[in-house]
Amino acid sequence: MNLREKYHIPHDSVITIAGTVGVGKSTMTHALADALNFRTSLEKVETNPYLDKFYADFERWSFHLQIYFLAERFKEQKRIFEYGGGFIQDRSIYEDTGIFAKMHYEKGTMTPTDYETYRNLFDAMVMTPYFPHPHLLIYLDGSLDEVLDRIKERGRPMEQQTPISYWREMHKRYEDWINSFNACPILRINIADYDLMNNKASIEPVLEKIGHFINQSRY
Ligand SMILES: Nc1ncnc2c1ncn2[C@@H]1O[C@H](COP(=O)(O)OP(=O)(O)O)[C@@H](O)[C@H]1O
Ligand SMILES: Nc1ncnc2c1ncn2[C@H]1C[C@H](O)[C@@H](COP(=O)(O)O)O1
Repeated sequence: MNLREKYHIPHDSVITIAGTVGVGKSTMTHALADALNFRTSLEKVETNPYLDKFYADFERWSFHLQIYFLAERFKEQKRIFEYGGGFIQDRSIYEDTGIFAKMHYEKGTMTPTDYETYRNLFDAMVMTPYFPHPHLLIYLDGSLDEVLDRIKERGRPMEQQTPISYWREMHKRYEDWINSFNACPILRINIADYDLMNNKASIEPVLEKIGHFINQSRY
């Protein structure tokens, strides 16, 4: 019996991993996809044509970047639908608007007009009855210090040059956002409760929780 069957996780499940930058979403996405034999839907940072420019000049590039992310995530959403599920998704589409676009608008690095245009597009594309929401959103929770350590360790140059106040603001916003999130069921996992780097088997308790939770909420 494979791990997916062992923990009664339906083969067509769509699980999205949410959490602040550096918390460990991509690492968890790969570990879960390997364990469940699911496909991955990843954020491709290296091929993003706006990300470096955005970190160098938020005002100039925030709208372009949000539109780029929206298009990328929507294409991924279509791919997931066409395969009929069985996916682990690295970051949810809800974070783009609920965290990033909102933060840049409220901090004055996205104009009110650009924000409104973006929101209208987002609502028209995503907040419709036709949009398939994931079966489960796994929220990775970690302290600001743990997250800062991981951003540093990963070493993406544009993130190293970004002031700590940006990550602190984002961390706070994530806490508020997840406390009021209700678009799909949530499973919260603290990053101190598993260690995928040193103990691959620490994915099993996560799978057990997913199985338990997804069966409670899906049927
Ligand atoms: N469970 C873990 N324990 C220790 N380090 C981790 C763990 N998960 C991820 N990391 C490290 O933290 C950094 C950020 O992880 P990543 O998965 O890229 O985060 P995200 O996708 O949320 O931005 C990477 O250097 C990764 O190797
Ligand atoms: N919607 C977004 N707006 C601005 N920046 C974003 C958005 N989504 C992701 N990002 C950035 C944050 C990181 O620098 C990279 C990748 O995110 P990660 O959490 O490391 O997977 O893209």
